[in-house]
Amino acid sequence: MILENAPLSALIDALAGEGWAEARGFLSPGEVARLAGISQARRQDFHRASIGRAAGQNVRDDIRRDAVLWIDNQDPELGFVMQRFADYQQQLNRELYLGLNELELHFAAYPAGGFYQRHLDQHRQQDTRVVTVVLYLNPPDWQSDDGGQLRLYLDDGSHHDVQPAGGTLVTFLSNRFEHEVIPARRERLSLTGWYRRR
Ligand SMILES: O=C(O)CCC(=O)C(=O)O
Ligand SMILES: [Fe+2]
Repeated sequence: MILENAPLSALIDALAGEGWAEARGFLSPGEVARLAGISQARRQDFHRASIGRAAGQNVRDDIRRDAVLWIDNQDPELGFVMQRFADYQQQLNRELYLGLNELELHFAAYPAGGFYQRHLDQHRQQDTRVVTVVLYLNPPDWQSDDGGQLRLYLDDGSHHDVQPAGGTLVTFLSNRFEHEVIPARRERLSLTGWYRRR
Protein backbone atom coordinates (compact mmCIF):
# COMPACT_ATOMS: atom_id res chain seq x y z
CA MET A 1 0.00 0.00 0.00
CA ILE A 2 1.27 3.50 -0.85
CA LEU A 3 0.88 6.12 1.89
CA GLU A 4 1.60 9.86 1.81
CA ASN A 5 2.64 11.68 4.99
CA ALA A 6 0.80 9.01 6.96
CA PRO A 7 0.84 8.53 10.74
CA LEU A 8 2.54 5.40 12.11
CA SER A 9 -0.87 3.83 12.73
CA ALA A 10 -1.45 3.69 8.95
CA LEU A 11 1.86 1.86 8.46
CA ILE A 12 0.88 -0.64 11.13
CA ASP A 13 -2.50 -1.23 9.45
CA ALA A 14 -0.81 -1.82 6.09
CA LEU A 15 1.70 -4.22 7.63
CA ALA A 16 -1.11 -6.15 9.34
CA GLY A 17 -3.04 -6.24 6.04
CA GLU A 18 -0.94 -6.59 2.88
CA GLY A 19 2.27 -7.07 4.86
CA TRP A 20 4.08 -4.10 3.30
CA ALA A 21 3.84 -0.31 2.96
CA GLU A 22 5.56 2.43 0.97
CA ALA A 23 5.34 5.53 3.17
CA ARG A 24 6.27 8.66 1.24
CA GLY A 25 7.24 11.67 3.29
CA PHE A 26 8.20 9.59 6.34
CA LEU A 27 11.02 12.12 6.83
CA SER A 28 10.86 15.80 5.86
CA PRO A 29 13.23 17.11 3.14
CA GLY A 30 15.26 18.82 5.88
CA GLU A 31 15.64 15.59 7.85
CA VAL A 32 16.63 13.71 4.68
CA ALA A 33 19.31 16.29 3.87
CA ARG A 34 20.65 16.07 7.41
CA LEU A 35 20.84 12.25 7.35
CA ALA A 36 22.33 12.19 3.85
CA GLY A 37 24.98 14.64 5.07
CA ILE A 38 25.85 12.37 8.01
CA SER A 39 26.06 9.36 5.68
CA GLN A 40 28.33 11.25 3.23
CA ALA A 41 30.60 12.50 6.03
CA ARG A 42 31.26 8.87 7.03
CA ARG A 43 31.86 7.47 3.58
CA GLN A 44 35.50 6.52 4.30
CA ASP A 45 34.19 4.07 6.92
CA PHE A 46 31.84 2.17 4.61
CA HIS A 47 32.90 -1.31 3.57
CA ARG A 48 31.77 -3.58 0.77
CA ALA A 49 28.61 -5.44 1.77
CA SER A 50 28.82 -9.20 2.08
CA ILE A 51 26.18 -11.90 2.21
CA GLY A 52 25.59 -14.60 4.80
CA ARG A 53 26.64 -14.43 8.43
CA ALA A 54 29.74 -15.09 10.51
CA ALA A 55 31.96 -17.75 8.92
CA GLY A 56 29.75 -17.96 5.85
CA GLN A 57 30.22 -14.24 5.08
CA ASN A 58 31.72 -13.25 1.79
CA VAL A 59 31.64 -10.42 -0.73
CA ARG A 60 29.79 -11.49 -3.86
CA ASP A 61 29.90 -8.94 -6.66
CA ASP A 62 27.42 -10.96 -8.69
CA ILE A 63 24.75 -10.86 -5.95
CA ARG A 64 25.04 -7.40 -4.42
CA ARG A 65 27.17 -4.38 -5.16
CA ASP A 66 26.80 -1.84 -2.39
CA ALA A 67 28.80 -0.56 0.56
CA VAL A 68 27.44 -0.36 4.09
CA LEU A 69 28.20 1.14 7.48
CA TRP A 70 26.59 -0.44 10.55
CA ILE A 71 25.16 2.06 13.04
CA ASP A 72 25.44 2.29 16.80
CA ASN A 73 21.87 2.75 18.07
CA GLN A 74 23.18 5.20 20.69
CA ASP A 75 24.85 7.43 18.08
CA PRO A 76 24.13 10.96 19.34
CA GLU A 77 23.98 12.45 15.84
CA LEU A 78 21.22 10.04 14.85
CA GLY A 79 18.89 10.51 17.82
CA PHE A 80 16.22 12.27 15.75
CA VAL A 81 15.77 9.28 13.44
CA MET A 82 16.34 6.60 16.09
CA GLN A 83 13.39 8.08 17.98
CA ARG A 84 11.13 7.58 14.95
CA PHE A 85 12.23 3.97 14.65
CA ALA A 86 11.74 3.41 18.39
CA ASP A 87 8.18 4.78 18.12
CA TYR A 88 7.47 2.47 15.20
CA GLN A 89 8.83 -0.53 17.13
CA GLN A 90 6.69 0.34 20.15
CA GLN A 91 3.52 0.60 18.05
CA LEU A 92 4.30 -2.63 16.19
CA ASN A 93 4.59 -4.39 19.53
CA ARG A 94 1.50 -2.75 20.98
CA GLU A 95 -0.79 -3.29 17.98
CA LEU A 96 0.55 -6.51 16.45
CA TYR A 97 2.18 -8.20 19.47
CA LEU A 98 5.37 -8.78 17.51
CA GLY A 99 7.64 -8.78 20.57
CA LEU A 100 10.40 -6.91 18.74
CA ASN A 101 13.31 -6.07 21.02
CA GLU A 102 16.19 -5.13 18.74
CA LEU A 103 16.83 -2.98 15.69
CA GLU A 104 19.95 -3.37 13.58
CA LEU A 105 20.61 -0.58 11.09
CA HIS A 106 23.14 0.27 8.44
CA PHE A 107 23.68 3.06 5.97
CA ALA A 108 24.00 1.74 2.42
CA ALA A 109 25.46 3.34 -0.69
CA TYR A 110 24.96 1.81 -4.12
CA PRO A 111 27.38 3.29 -6.67
CA ALA A 112 26.26 3.79 -10.27
CA GLY A 113 25.85 0.21 -11.50
CA GLY A 114 25.05 -1.05 -7.99
CA PHE A 115 22.27 -3.59 -7.44
CA TYR A 116 21.11 -6.37 -5.12
CA GLN A 117 19.68 -9.52 -6.66
CA ARG A 118 16.36 -11.02 -5.63
CA HIS A 119 16.51 -12.32 -2.04
CA LEU A 120 14.69 -12.75 1.26
CA ASP A 121 15.95 -10.83 4.32
CA GLN A 122 16.45 -13.90 6.44
CA HIS A 123 19.54 -15.93 6.95
CA ARG A 124 18.87 -19.60 6.61
CA GLN A 125 20.04 -20.64 10.06
CA GLN A 126 18.87 -17.67 12.01
CA ASP A 127 15.50 -16.21 11.19
CA THR A 128 15.12 -13.55 13.84
CA ARG A 129 14.56 -10.69 11.38
CA VAL A 130 10.85 -9.87 11.56
CA VAL A 131 10.24 -6.45 9.98
CA THR A 132 12.43 -4.69 7.40
CA VAL A 133 12.66 -0.90 7.05
CA VAL A 134 14.42 0.96 4.23
CA LEU A 135 14.58 4.75 4.30
CA TYR A 136 15.88 6.52 1.18
CA LEU A 137 18.23 9.49 1.44
CA ASN A 138 18.43 10.52 -2.21
CA PRO A 139 17.89 14.03 -3.58
CA PRO A 140 14.29 14.90 -4.49
CA ASP A 141 15.05 14.94 -8.23
CA TRP A 142 15.42 11.11 -8.52
CA GLN A 143 13.91 10.01 -11.88
CA SER A 144 12.63 6.61 -13.05
CA ASP A 145 15.52 6.66 -15.55
CA ASP A 146 17.95 6.74 -12.63
CA GLY A 147 16.99 3.12 -11.87
CA GLY A 148 17.61 1.81 -8.37
CA GLN A 149 13.98 0.88 -7.77
CA LEU A 150 13.23 -1.60 -5.01
CA ARG A 151 11.15 -4.36 -6.61
CA LEU A 152 8.92 -6.14 -4.11
CA TYR A 153 7.54 -9.51 -5.23
CA LEU A 154 3.98 -9.79 -3.95
CA ASP A 155 1.95 -12.84 -2.94
CA ASP A 156 -0.19 -12.82 -6.09
CA GLY A 157 2.81 -13.08 -8.43
CA SER A 158 2.83 -9.38 -9.35
CA HIS A 159 5.44 -6.92 -8.18
CA HIS A 160 5.55 -3.37 -6.87
CA ASP A 161 8.42 -1.00 -7.72
CA VAL A 162 9.38 1.62 -5.16
CA GLN A 163 11.14 4.75 -6.40
CA PRO A 164 14.00 5.44 -3.91
CA ALA A 165 13.04 9.10 -3.50
CA GLY A 166 14.39 10.89 -0.42
CA GLY A 167 12.08 10.62 2.60
CA THR A 168 10.28 7.45 1.45
CA LEU A 169 10.24 4.56 3.93
CA VAL A 170 9.49 1.02 2.79
CA THR A 171 8.57 -1.53 5.42
CA PHE A 172 7.60 -5.18 5.02
CA LEU A 173 7.53 -8.54 6.79
CA SER A 174 11.06 -9.85 6.38
CA ASN A 175 10.16 -13.51 5.87
CA ARG A 176 7.36 -12.95 3.38
CA PHE A 177 8.54 -10.82 0.47
CA GLU A 178 11.42 -11.49 -1.85
CA HIS A 179 12.77 -8.26 -3.30
CA GLU A 180 15.63 -6.88 -5.35
CA VAL A 181 17.33 -3.58 -6.08
CA ILE A 182 17.28 -2.80 -9.80
CA PRO A 183 20.67 -1.44 -11.02
CA ALA A 184 21.04 2.24 -10.15
CA ARG A 185 22.45 4.66 -12.70
CA ARG A 186 23.58 7.17 -10.09
CA GLU A 187 24.65 6.89 -6.48
CA ARG A 188 21.78 5.65 -4.31
CA LEU A 189 21.77 6.23 -0.55
CA SER A 190 19.63 4.60 2.12
CA LEU A 191 19.35 3.64 5.76
CA THR A 192 18.25 0.01 6.06
CA GLY A 193 17.23 -1.87 9.15
CA TRP A 194 15.66 -4.97 10.64
CA TYR A 195 13.62 -5.32 13.78
CA ARG A 196 14.40 -8.60 15.46
CA ARG A 197 13.08 -10.79 18.18
CA ARG A 198 15.83 -12.42 20.20
O1 LIG B 1 17.86 -0.62 -0.57
C1 LIG B 1 16.84 -1.27 -0.77
O2 LIG B 1 15.87 -0.81 -1.38
C2 LIG B 1 16.76 -2.69 -0.27
C3 LIG B 1 18.07 -3.22 0.27
C4 LIG B 1 17.96 -4.67 0.68
O3 LIG B 1 17.15 -5.41 0.17
C5 LIG B 1 18.83 -5.21 1.74
O4 LIG B 1 19.80 -4.54 2.15
O5 LIG B 1 18.55 -6.35 2.20
FE1 LIG C 1 16.81 -7.08 1.40
